[in-house]
Amino acid sequence: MSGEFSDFKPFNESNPIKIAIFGVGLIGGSLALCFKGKPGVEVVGHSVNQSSTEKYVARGVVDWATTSIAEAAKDADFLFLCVPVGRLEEYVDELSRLPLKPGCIITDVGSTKASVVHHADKLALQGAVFIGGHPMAGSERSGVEAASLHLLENAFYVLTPMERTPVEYVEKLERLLKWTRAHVVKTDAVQHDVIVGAISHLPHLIAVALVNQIAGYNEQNELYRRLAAGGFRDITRIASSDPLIWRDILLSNREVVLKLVKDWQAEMDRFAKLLEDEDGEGIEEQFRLSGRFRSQLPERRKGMITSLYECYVDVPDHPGIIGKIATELGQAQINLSNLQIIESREDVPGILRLSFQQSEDLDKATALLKSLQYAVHM
Ligand SMILES: NC(=O)c1ccc[n+]([C@@H]2O[C@H](COP(=O)([O-])OP(=O)(O)OC[C@H]3O[C@@H](n4cnc5c(N)ncnc54)[C@H](O)[C@@H]3O)[C@@H](O)[C@H]2O)c1
Ligand SMILES: O=C(O)C(=O)C[C@]1(C(=O)O)C=C[C@@H](O)C=C1
Repeated sequence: MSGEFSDFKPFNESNPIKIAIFGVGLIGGSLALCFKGKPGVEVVGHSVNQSSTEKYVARGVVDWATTSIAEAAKDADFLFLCVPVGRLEEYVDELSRLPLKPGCIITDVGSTKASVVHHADKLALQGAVFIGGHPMAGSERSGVEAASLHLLENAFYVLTPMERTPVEYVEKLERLLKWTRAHVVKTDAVQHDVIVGAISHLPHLIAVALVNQIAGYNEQNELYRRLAAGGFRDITRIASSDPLIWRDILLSNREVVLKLVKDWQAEMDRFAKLLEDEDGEGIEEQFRLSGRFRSQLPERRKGMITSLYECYVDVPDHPGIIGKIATELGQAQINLSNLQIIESREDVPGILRLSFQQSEDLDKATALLKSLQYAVHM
């Protein structure tokens, strides 16, 4: 870590802390990587599967791991629940039956907040304080393999303390989260679900419905899939997200999402009417309005527009070219996080999509590849 964060010490090193992560997947693993190796910090992972615990340790994501909730929770100062939304309440229940370290903080990373915060509030957690959390960063990928030290960097991290949550506990959690380099935003759990329903849950649902609509047409004619280009890809990346994670999110925020779906249907009806009326001015106005709002979104903030920094490179169709590009990037110490060949028409060069976790890596890669005479597009 560079600059101010390399020196950042939220806790006294003479008083070591234990952080327990339940569910070391994309988000739990990314958090674990932010904390592991910091002075005086011990990170323990929990999974229900022995083979997963072995994987967490082998990948160096946690210091040690266990299949026992009690063992992971024992003497922990911070407990992060990073399992699917549908499992969160069971974990809170289980923890409420265990002797926890007095003054410890239990938090979660679930994409919905009202249900888990309400549930935790009903329980008498033994000397522990529950604070709902939700990092607004992620990806369509899942599992510890997709975890990254940089996933949460610059993203918003929502905390939903209750009015009666002691402020010093919220501050303590905020101090710990500085290691993620995310920006903490506090709001109420119900409001969180309404807003995140609109900017995250509804878009996922629309992306999935759109892909499935086109997949239906494609059954009659393969050209749909083959011609699908930038526009379709941009709006549908999140349609590849994990089905189980999203089943739980949508069911947990069901009422909010149902209302949003109705509003969406009204938006579609408005478009249908503009088309029926051949109202060109009305169509232009819709695009003008949306462009104006979209241009106000934070630039390249993770979790808002894209979780990755990407560019597209035209590649001539000859063997070894992809390996050559990957080697050039590696030799220049540019960290490539993903590389994908995108199908193209027969008469044009292939297109390679390169993804990076850091905007600096994207900038360096673009400059390097252009200097090597590759055509690079954003
Ligand atoms: N994916 C995202 O973009 C994103 C972003 C922010 C928050 N979240 C939230 O983070 C949480 C984890 O999501 P993720 O994307 O890291 O998923 P993931 O699949 O990468 O990780 C989930 C973890 O939970 C474990 N798990 C799965 N089912 C379990 C069960 N029945 N019992 C116990 N453990 C189980 C898995 O082994 C894995 O370690 C979810 O609550 C999700 O809503 C996800
Ligand atoms: O970038 C993505 O792939 C995401 O889906 C991230 C995203 C989002 O919708 O913005 C998804 C779920 C979360 O709970 C938070 C962030």
